[in-house]
Amino acid sequence: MASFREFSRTESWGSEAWKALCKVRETTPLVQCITNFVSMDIMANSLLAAGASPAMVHAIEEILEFTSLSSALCINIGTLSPDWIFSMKAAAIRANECQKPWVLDPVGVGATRFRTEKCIELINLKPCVIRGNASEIMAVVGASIAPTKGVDSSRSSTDALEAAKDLARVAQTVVAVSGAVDLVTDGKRVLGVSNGVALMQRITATGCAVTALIAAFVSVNPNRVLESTAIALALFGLAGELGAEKANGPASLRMHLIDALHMLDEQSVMNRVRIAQL
Ligand SMILES: Nc1ncnc2c1ncn2[C@@H]1O[C@H](COP(=O)(O)OP(=O)(O)OP(=O)(O)O)[C@@H](O)[C@H]1O
Ligand SMILES: Cc1ncsc1CCO
Ligand SMILES: [Mg+2]
Repeated sequence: MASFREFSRTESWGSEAWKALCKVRETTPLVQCITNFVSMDIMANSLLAAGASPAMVHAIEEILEFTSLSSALCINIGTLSPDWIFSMKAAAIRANECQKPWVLDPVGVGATRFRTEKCIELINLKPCVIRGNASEIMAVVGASIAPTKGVDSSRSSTDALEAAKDLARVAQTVVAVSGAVDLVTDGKRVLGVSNGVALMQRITATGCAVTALIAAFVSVNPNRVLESTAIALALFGLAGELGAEKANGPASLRMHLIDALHMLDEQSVMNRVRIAQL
């Protein structure tokens, strides 16, 4: 793995990230989210703060029409139930038919047989990005010797790098593993993102929220899936860093992170986005 010193060479990543953020703000992509109950609020607010337009739409009766008019789709299995599976699959299939990007957040995969089985069925429907924490990505590929206990990670993102590459190759997708350093791979290239603060892990559903941001950023640059994924993670992490300067704990960080995402300016993005090819 390349030295993390390379993270200091941010110039071109900073400018690509700023352009991508401007594009999201200008075009307000509509992101359909079929997501868990815990994450709905922070996900919708994070999308809005970044300049996108969220819609939590999961009734099977609405999928055909709604997915067709969305710019991107985010599917999250956090509070899975059998009736939602139908909607998730129908939306994924519709998104593919309409050539709209869809991303998968495999929350808690590995914790139960039902969740793992349904998650694999969704992966077979070809998401363009899968974003999970290290335990989840390792569980997806069956590489984990420490089974997932719940929705939080017990592994570091670097533990999951080989699993992520395997998954990316087999599923022909981009895989992102969040953590102290977020890793993003298409099975060949690996990007590392070192923005963010550890306290973000103490706010529920920050991972879910960043997965929805990935959907928004991929939708405005569909030919740069790997890069857009890293940029969404970097900007969310940067908002966390800026928010942490004012926060006293997780609850105030949640508020200041959303404010910081809304207020991101060219100077901070250019100077503080930390992405490197590893
Ligand atoms: N140790 C850390 N240092 C800096 N940033 C971190 C750290 N751990 C996680 N993050 C950031 O926090 C966000 C959420 O990542 P995390 O790995 O906690 O997701 P998750 O476990 O899927 O969360 P959830 O399921 O609650 O949505 C990401 O933007 C990630 O970059
Ligand atoms: C806490 C929790 N339980 C199911 S989904 C979720 C949100 C974080 O993934
Ligand atoms: Mg998660």
